[in-house]
Order: sequence, then structure tokens, then C-alpha cells
Amino acid sequence: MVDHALELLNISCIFRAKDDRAQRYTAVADATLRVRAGEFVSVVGPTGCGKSTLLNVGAGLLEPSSGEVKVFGRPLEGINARAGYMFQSEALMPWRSAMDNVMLGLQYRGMPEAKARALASEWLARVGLAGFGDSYPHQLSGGMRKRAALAQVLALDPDIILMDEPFSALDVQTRQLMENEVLALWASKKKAVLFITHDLDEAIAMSDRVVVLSAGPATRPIGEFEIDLPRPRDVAEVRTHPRFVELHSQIWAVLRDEVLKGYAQQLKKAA
Ligand SMILES: Nc1ncnc2c1ncn2[C@@H]1O[C@H](COP(=O)(O)OP(=O)(O)OP(=O)(O)O)[C@@H](O)[C@H]1O
Repeated sequence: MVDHALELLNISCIFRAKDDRAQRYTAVADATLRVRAGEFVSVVGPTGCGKSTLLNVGAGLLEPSSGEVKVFGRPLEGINARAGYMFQSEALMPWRSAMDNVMLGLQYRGMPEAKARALASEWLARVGLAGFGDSYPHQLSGGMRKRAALAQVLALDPDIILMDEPFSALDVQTRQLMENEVLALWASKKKAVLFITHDLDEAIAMSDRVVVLSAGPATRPIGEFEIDLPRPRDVAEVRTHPRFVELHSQIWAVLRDEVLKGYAQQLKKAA
């Protein structure tokens, strides 16, 4: 039996339209997505297609209109306690130091202060922020804030890591450094990762598998690709690998039409 960490089974999400509450909008329709324990899966798809919606369902933050979520084989009820979630936006509390931000989740789970401080300090060092524990978010660079947010999630030792375009706000160099760091941490801990991104290069460079979503409405997976590139990988170097180029063109052939459809819809919405 395959050991799945997270299963989204026949998920549909229907929202009331924001501008007209009588109207319904089917964001996701009959979508099935599985992540094995220890597997790194990326989901790519056009803007606004429903990537975050699916991730929110996996996190237990959003109840689907229909379908089932299983976590290590068990139906999910409420918040997914075995998952850590890293958002696109800043998750650090500006009035707390980096150390206090990382400690917060640990203490919330009942860890005594001294133990939480020691563990937070260990994780800050692991993400390259030794000596920055007393700094407040505004005193850290964008990349350092992402590192602190990563420490915050990983310190909780989740079995599943959900990441929603975590590095999209970073410059290219910092982003590649962070991607390599995430890969190194992942390789040492081998957690299940569900990673949402707009960026196909990033998805291929990081993942074991890339899932392509169709343009909305009624988004669902329309392609799935095993990424058989050797590991360990350097995200910048792997892009020059002939197999990377081959996979990129195969996946782009599926994604391209959806991106064009998504773009046309955005234009229609804006008109
Ligand atoms: N709570 C909600 N109420 C109404 N509509 C919603 C709600 N949440 C999401 N939607 C709609 O569902 C669709 C999917 O949104 P979602 O944020 O999941 O897309 P996305 O692929 O993550 O977008 P992006 O690529 O821009 O981050 C969008 O059209 C969005 O407007």
C-alpha cells in the first residue's frame, strides 16, 4: 500500500461570487491530488485558477463543497494538525522578535518556555539566522524574514509542509538561495511537501512531481509529471541539465494553453 501523507479526493469548491452573492462560482471541480510521505510535489497553474484554494483545503482552513481530505489515511476534520503552512505574505508578527515569533507556535502547543527557546534558537541557526533572534521583522531583509518564517514552520516538525508561493516576493538570487536551503532541509527531514508556484522552472527544479492545473472555473489537475532529475540538486545548475529542458518543454506544452485561457479571463474580468 502506498503511504500517502495527504490526499485531496474529488474536491469541489463552490463560492458565492464576491460582487453578486446570488451567483455561484465553481473554483475547483472534482480535483484529486495525492502527496506521498516524503514526496515533494509542486502545483502549477494560471493566475487565479484555484491553487491556494486547494492548499487551504489541505490545511483544513477551508471546507470543500464536496470531496474528502485524508491525512495519513484518516479523514481530516477541522485544522490539519500534521501540516505546517507557509504563506506568500508575511506571517511574522511585527511586534515580536524573530525568536519570539518562532517560539510562539511551540508555546502554543504547550512546550515550556525554556525548551521552546532552545529549539527556536536551534532552528534560527539552521536557517542561517544565528545572532538575529532579538531582531524584529522590520530589522530583517525580505530573505531573512522568509528564513524566520521557515524556521517558524519547521520548528513545529510537521509531517506535511504546505507552501503557497513562499518566495515570490524575493529577488532572483535570494530566491535561489532559499530554494536550495529548503531542498537541503527537506532532504535531511524528508517531509511531504505540497508547493504552490506560478514558476514552472522553480517547480521542476524543486520537485519529485509537478501537477498542472487547468484554468478556472472548475479547475482540476490536467497533467502530472515525474521529475526524474538527480538529487541533490542546485536549483540554478539543474536548469542547464538536458533532461530539465526536455521536461520543461513537455510540461509547458500542457500549461501554455491554460495560462493563455487564464490570461483571457483576467482581461474579461478587468473589462
Ligand atoms: N472565499 C472566496 N469567495 C469567493 N471567491 C473566491 C474565494 N476564494 C477564492 N475565490 C475565487 O476562486 C478562484 C481561485 O482562487 P485562488 O486564490 O485559489 O487562485 P490561485 O490559483 O491561488 O491564484 P493566484 O495564482 O493569483 O495566487 C479565484 O477566481 C478567486 O477569486
